[in-house]
Amino acid sequence: MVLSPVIGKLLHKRVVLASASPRRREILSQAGLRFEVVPSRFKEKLDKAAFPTPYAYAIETAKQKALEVASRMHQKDLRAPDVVIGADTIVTIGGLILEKPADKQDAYRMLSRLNGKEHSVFTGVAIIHCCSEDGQLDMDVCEFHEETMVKFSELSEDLLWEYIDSGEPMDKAGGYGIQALGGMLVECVRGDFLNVVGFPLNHFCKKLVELYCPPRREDVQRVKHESIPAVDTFEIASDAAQGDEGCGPSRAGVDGHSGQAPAGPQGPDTNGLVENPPPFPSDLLDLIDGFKASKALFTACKLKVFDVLKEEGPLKAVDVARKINASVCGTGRLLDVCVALGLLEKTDTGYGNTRLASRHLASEGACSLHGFVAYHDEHAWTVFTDLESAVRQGPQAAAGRPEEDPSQSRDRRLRFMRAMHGLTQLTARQVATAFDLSRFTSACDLGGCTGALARELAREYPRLKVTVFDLPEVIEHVSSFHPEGWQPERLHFVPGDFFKDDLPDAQLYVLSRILHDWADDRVHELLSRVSRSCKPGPFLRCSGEADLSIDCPAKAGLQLLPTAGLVLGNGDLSEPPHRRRETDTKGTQWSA
Ligand SMILES: Cc1cn([C@H]2C[C@H](O)[C@@H](COP(=O)(O)OP(=O)(O)OP(=O)(O)O)O2)c(=O)[nH]c1=O
Repeated sequence: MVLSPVIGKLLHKRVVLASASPRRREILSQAGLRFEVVPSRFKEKLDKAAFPTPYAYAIETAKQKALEVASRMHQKDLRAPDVVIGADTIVTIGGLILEKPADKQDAYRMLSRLNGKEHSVFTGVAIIHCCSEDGQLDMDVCEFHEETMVKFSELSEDLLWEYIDSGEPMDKAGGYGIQALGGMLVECVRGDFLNVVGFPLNHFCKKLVELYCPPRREDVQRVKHESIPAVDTFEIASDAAQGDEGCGPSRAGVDGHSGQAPAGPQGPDTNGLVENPPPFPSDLLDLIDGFKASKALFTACKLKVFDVLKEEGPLKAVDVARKINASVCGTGRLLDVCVALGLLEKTDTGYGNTRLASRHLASEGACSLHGFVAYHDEHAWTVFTDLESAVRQGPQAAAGRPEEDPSQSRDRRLRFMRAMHGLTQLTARQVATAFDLSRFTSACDLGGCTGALARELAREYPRLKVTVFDLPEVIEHVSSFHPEGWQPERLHFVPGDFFKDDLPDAQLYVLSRILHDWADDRVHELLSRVSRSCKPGPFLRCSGEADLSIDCPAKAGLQLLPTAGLVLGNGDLSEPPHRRRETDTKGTQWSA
């Protein structure tokens, strides 16, 4: 979830966290921010005595960390990220600044100072907006700090040393980690807990609001007076921020907002009061832009970016470009988009797959959705491009399309089979175990394609014999989806057309991702055929042909749960209570 419109403001920007701190990374990712991590090489050796306050020191260190990353990235790529975030956390007690301990003795000195007392934890944060033009880098810095008070209990020497020996203090300011073992040392906290852990998320979000959604001037209530100029009755947050630590007016250009209020559609009413503005439509903007994210993912899959990085990553953009035979500049941009989408990670050594990408977007592997992505790219994308004419002309228009070249339809079928195989491999276990089917001994998966679901059903239910019934031109290719010599027990394939040929006998029929493809009269026809063929199950409830209403709830259920299967049997399907189950007038059970 993204806390739109706050964190959402950064979604379409290239954001870099200039920090090696795993805590900062976790806090910001959990808030829904998408960013790259480029640890800063700035040496934290500023002269503390030169700063009027401890937090001024923390802010300056945070700023220098972020500036170092921004200018390094600019020099390297001639292109800086849009936003760089730096932070620095310090602990202060009695005017002394404590950073990370140099060794165990140092940690002991720090913890002894904090023992039984209250101290302050400051985190300084710098948000740098970068703009590269004609090789020049312009940077606009916004900085702030947050203070949290932490009180330690009275701790024994033994406990302190035990804690130090755990190794936890070494990479943490003040020599403790409140979020882990160090939490045992702490009696109470006043202020933002996450600030102690390394990043004041709440204050950060407020800063984003100031930067990206400053209240418009006309939204601020005004009092009119005959003789004196209009006066703002409330301080405008963005104006107030200018006096705040360093959020200077130059930031006003960020994201196309000028510091001046844009002229609103409605002027003040006659009393000088103005209606509230409509909420900023960030979800809508995300919807408008959504296709770009899909297409970037499709393109990276098609170019086998995730395969290359799975085998050889991390790699620099130039090496990926060579391997996928594409331009360096184009590849670099595609890789950065994939980073922003959470599909790749970028570090000093180059780009690498996230676990999600290696598992689902590389072309090989039991959980690969590569075929499913390719199908969407090559087929669904085109179909959706024609959505307007489909809506205007209705489904008949699609039926009237010219026959395609048979070799193309073969390729298309294979693509479709790959897509379904990938998706079903991923979902088969959940579908197979959604209902307790252990009482059945025979099942038929209609349109069961490569048998991925049937295989899981046979594996799950040792008494069940499963028949996969699908078109001959589909069955012909099944072997290419399974290891050579694959001969699963209790599973066999029967070629046929479920609208024309006799259906194999079974107590249970499975229709997974089938019904949504057909018009209501065809669905009626198919379900009637199923009902006629269905053998009595172990808990027979009905006899004769069910009244197969076209608007059966099962069909609606399928549309709601597109990855689920429809199981139809003349028996009692006992299933978990949260599953949909509807019974028609004659007792046939419909479950989706
Ligand atoms: C007090 C305290 C600090 N810390 C951590 C937060 C910071 O990571 C670290 C303070 O060191 P910092 O110098 O602020 O950060 P860092 O060196 O970890 O990362 P970088 O300089 O690359 O940004 O101490 C905790 O994790 N828990 C705590 O309770």
